[in-house]
Amino acid sequence: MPVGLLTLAGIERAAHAQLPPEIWDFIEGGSGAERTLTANREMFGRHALRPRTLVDVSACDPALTLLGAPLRLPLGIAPMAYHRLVDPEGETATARAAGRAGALLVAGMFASRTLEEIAAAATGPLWLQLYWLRERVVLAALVERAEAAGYGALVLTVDAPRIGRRLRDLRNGFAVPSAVRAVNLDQALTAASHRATAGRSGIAEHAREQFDPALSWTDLAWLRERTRLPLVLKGILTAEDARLAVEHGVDAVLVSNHGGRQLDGAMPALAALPEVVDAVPAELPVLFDGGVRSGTDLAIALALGARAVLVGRPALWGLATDGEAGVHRVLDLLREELEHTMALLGRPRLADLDRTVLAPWPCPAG
Ligand SMILES: Cc1cc2nc3c(=O)[nH]c(=O)nc-3n(C[C@H](O)[C@H](O)[C@H](O)COP(=O)(O)O)c2cc1C
Ligand SMILES: CC(C)CC(=O)C(=O)O
Repeated sequence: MPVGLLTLAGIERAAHAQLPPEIWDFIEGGSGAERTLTANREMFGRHALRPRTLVDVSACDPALTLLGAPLRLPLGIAPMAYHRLVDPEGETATARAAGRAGALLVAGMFASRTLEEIAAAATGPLWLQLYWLRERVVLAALVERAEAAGYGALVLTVDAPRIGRRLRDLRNGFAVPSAVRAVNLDQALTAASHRATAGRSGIAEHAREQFDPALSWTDLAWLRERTRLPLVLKGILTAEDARLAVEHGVDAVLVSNHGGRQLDGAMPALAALPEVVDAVPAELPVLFDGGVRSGTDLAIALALGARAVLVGRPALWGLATDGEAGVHRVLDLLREELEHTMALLGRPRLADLDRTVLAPWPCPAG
């Protein structure tokens, strides 16, 4: 293994070196001035760890069950559109890697392989992410297919009534290359994503046409009636919305600001995590994504109350550099680093990772 690939940052550099600039910008970019994107990372640096000593750490066990799914560690891959932008195989390679690592895969509604192909490749827990389309029949059909194919939960993304102003995509006039398609949707529905126009983003245009910006809390009942699958809301950042999510009967919430790609200036995801955790009953799983790049980051999010943590961009870096093996390398590095962190922290069980693990950084004087 090349020495640079000992960290996710090394894999990121390798992916950057080989991807076309407009694809890199689409993946890496955030919205607006990218304040939230930057802050997602910076927040992890505000926490120091408080290691305990003389604890038997000969067996560190990060395994858990999440909404009925057995995971070897509290880690998953966040839903991301179009994995074939970076690898000819796309989501099926990602699914095999996740299964081998014992991690969760959340496939995206805009996957570039069919839901059935992804399910056939998956050997571990698999969930499906949805955006709420104006055409509810399309949504209903996808839900039916997901159930038939064995998906274990639905993740409804609620932070995107429209697409954030992603300046890199606007400057690049970004359009999804015609060879890469959201194959689970009718081609007519996604045509705008493939239309390159100077100063515009094909993805934003497409979302403007298709996403339903009128969606509100009362609509969730429509989705609930159509499925027996657990429902997760993705994009919750406040205690108010966390409480509403509980009132509306969701099975889990995912604290996320969409990797800094939606509302620029939104709270860094890690800063939002404690208020959401404190607002929901202890048994309701709170998941987290945004800026996780190491096992230390994972441990910090778990200590703040996340039941499991998802990574977005790092999975695509792995996929771009070495297909299935690359994604597996990313997940395996995170597992290795998490177990290492748990051992040196003197917290061999996930239940030991609570807020007593954390202190502010820099440590207060005196
Ligand atoms: C290229 C890319 C595509 C994404 N596509 C989706 C999507 O289709 N649906 C969704 O809910 N979130 C999407 N996201 C957001 C991720 O699910 C996740 O919230 C975010 O990437 C987490 O932050 P991280 O990349 O810093 O780990 C996407 C993110 C990226 C980078
Ligand atoms: C197709 C897009 C709507 C995918 C997305 O959510 C994103 O790029 O962040």
